[in-house]
Amino acid sequence: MENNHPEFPLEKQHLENTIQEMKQIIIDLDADIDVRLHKIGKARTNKDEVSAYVHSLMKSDHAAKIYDIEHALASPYFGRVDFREDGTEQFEQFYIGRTKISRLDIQKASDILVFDWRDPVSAIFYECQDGRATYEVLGRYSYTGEVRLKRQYKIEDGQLIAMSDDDILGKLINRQQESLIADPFLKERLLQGASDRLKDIVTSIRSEQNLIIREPLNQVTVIQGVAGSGKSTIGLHRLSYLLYNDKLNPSRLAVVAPNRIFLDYISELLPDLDVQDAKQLTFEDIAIAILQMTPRFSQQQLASEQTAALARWKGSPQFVEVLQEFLDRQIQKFCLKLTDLTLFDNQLIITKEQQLEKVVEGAQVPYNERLTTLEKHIRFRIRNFLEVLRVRLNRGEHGISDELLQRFHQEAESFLNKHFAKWPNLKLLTGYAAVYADKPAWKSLKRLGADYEELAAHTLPLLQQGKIEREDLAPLCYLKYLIDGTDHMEKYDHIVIDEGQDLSLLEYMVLRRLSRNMSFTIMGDMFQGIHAGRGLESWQALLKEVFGEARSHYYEVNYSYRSAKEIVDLFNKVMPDGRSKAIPVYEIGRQPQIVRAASTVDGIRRLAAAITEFKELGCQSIGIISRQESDSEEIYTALKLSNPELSDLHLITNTAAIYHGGVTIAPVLLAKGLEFDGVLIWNASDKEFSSNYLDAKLLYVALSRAMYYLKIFYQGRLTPLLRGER
Ligand SMILES: Nc1ncnc2c1ncn2[C@@H]1O[C@H](COP(=O)(O)OP(=O)(O)OP(=O)(O)O)[C@@H](O)[C@H]1O
Repeated sequence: MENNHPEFPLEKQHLENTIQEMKQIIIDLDADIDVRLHKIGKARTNKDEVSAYVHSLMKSDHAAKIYDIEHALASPYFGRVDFREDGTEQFEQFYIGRTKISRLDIQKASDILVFDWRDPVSAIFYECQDGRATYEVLGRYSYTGEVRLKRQYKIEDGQLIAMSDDDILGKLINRQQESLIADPFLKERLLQGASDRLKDIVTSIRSEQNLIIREPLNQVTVIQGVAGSGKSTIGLHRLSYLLYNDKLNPSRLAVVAPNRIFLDYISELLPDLDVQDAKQLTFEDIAIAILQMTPRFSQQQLASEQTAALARWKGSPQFVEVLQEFLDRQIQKFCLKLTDLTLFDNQLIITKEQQLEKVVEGAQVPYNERLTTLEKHIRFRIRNFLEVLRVRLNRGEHGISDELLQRFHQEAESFLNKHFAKWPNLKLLTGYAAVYADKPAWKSLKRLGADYEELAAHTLPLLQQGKIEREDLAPLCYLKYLIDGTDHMEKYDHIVIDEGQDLSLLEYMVLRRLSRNMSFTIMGDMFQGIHAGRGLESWQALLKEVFGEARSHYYEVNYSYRSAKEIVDLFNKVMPDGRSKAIPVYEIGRQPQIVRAASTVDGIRRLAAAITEFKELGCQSIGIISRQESDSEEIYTALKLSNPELSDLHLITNTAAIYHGGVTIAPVLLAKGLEFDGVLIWNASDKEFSSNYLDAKLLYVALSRAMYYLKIFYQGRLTPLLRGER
């Protein structure tokens, strides 16, 4: 970055002019608000509500603009591109900032002083690589041309601090170096360190990220990205982009993330991107809303192979066939019991066939609705019969008396009271238990190898105690759809799913029903799938089995912006067969260290010393990551006892909802998605991390939380995944 650039004085002047104009625009807007207020009063006096409404809309719009411009005064823009559309003579300058700033009356492009980073034209800034660029407006009009200049600015408190030009005509440097060296602003950003929360990257979005952010609405966009490639960040920027360009209602947007800590971690970024009103949900939150109840969860601990087997079947798409088969069989049983209904001295007969017709009508009708339809039909026929009888009585028809009508009314009442009471209307949990008791319904899953007996033997006793497990949520939600339909559920215009590899296909089938238009952004990393049995096997399977008929776009992102090269190189090696393709973009000049602890007491002493060391190196945030939750608790207690001066020590547990920063102790499952300046791993022994694939993925997640510094402790023997790295 430089401030001895030959055009620095010119740009300084431009900034001063822009700020001056912004202040004038605020004055003009303020003045116009006064005019509008006057007009609103006048319109109200004249009872012209339409004009009053229009003026008050304009007034609020102006007030919002004033707020935005005032906030932008300190740093109105961060970039500029000079672009000439093919076939035209003139280069135009576009300044890019966080907020659009325009004069009140827009006649020509130059009346827009600064373009919002989400405006179509801003794509040039993020994407131009080789002097050419294209941007699209409304997905229909495309403008291609030449880019002469791409400039970045550092502006603070209204002062130009530094600026730098991209060498856009491009030296022939390879892609890896290009990310590393060519962009001093990015490098400075990446070395800033982890703050308490996820940050926005509007000033440094990379071209491959920009393409994803600007994908259209109403499609399934899947992003497979290595650890630290900016998936969470991109997903939220995309939400902001869609909100701005497609004028969506923010309350109809949802972000689905694995836990509360993660949602808290991303929460500060949402207002910066104007998407604070989007719903932030875990799958559990969604399930509770669908089920219209809060289930009681079993605390039973299972062996991991058993959890994996149960999770695998309860998350499989074929579970839907089991539920469907069960309900079909319920309907059949119900229909078999139907008989002709004969009432009122044989004067009203509702035949079995007429009833059957009502039950089987329509293909997608929920189970309980079928029964309700029939009930309504029977009630209607009875009411209708009695009404007709009353008309006939009033007309004085022979043979019809008040007494007869009264007798028939009594007959109707006692029939209606009794008849429906024994109908098998399904309640959700009893229905779900009945599924496990209905062995023949399981043929589709059994064919695939599921052990029905074990599933039933495990699940039924829990259900009898009124309890379920996390794995039961998706089948329960699906059963709820099949029993009661989806009318009670909130639907969304766009759903962003983070850590998408950890959801099962059945969970996706549940989520699909919440979307109005199959509009999803799904981010994840297959190498960070850390639940045995639960989760996806491949993105392709998801696109085929759940979103087969939807428009979709699949991306892979392999640059790792979080961790220094020394750390990326290490976590790449942990993955078997070189599967991880993470490409580092900067280096720090310090290798991760692997340290043996002679005992737990020795380990705690070393951990405390490492915390001090990392703090001295400038770490604001430090993560101590263990494989087991119990280890995290143990370390926390021991460190608190032995080092009472460590006031910024925080333990993340399953129920925690707030991320505090400072020194965080967390089991790897809960540290997922977070990042720290320095990471201490406890304990990378062969007992905690064997060489199997699941353990490799867990270690990969743990190591990749580190930005700059990494120290790995172990007791006994080091995990085979890291041997050879000492
Ligand atoms: N273009 C960029 N400019 C600056 N920083 C970036 C950029 N892209 C990503 N980053 C930074 O990289 C880090 C990792 O981003 P993020 O947490 O979104 O990645 P992720 O792919 O979701 O990671 P993981 O899957 O490992 O949890 C963050 O600090 C983010 O700010």
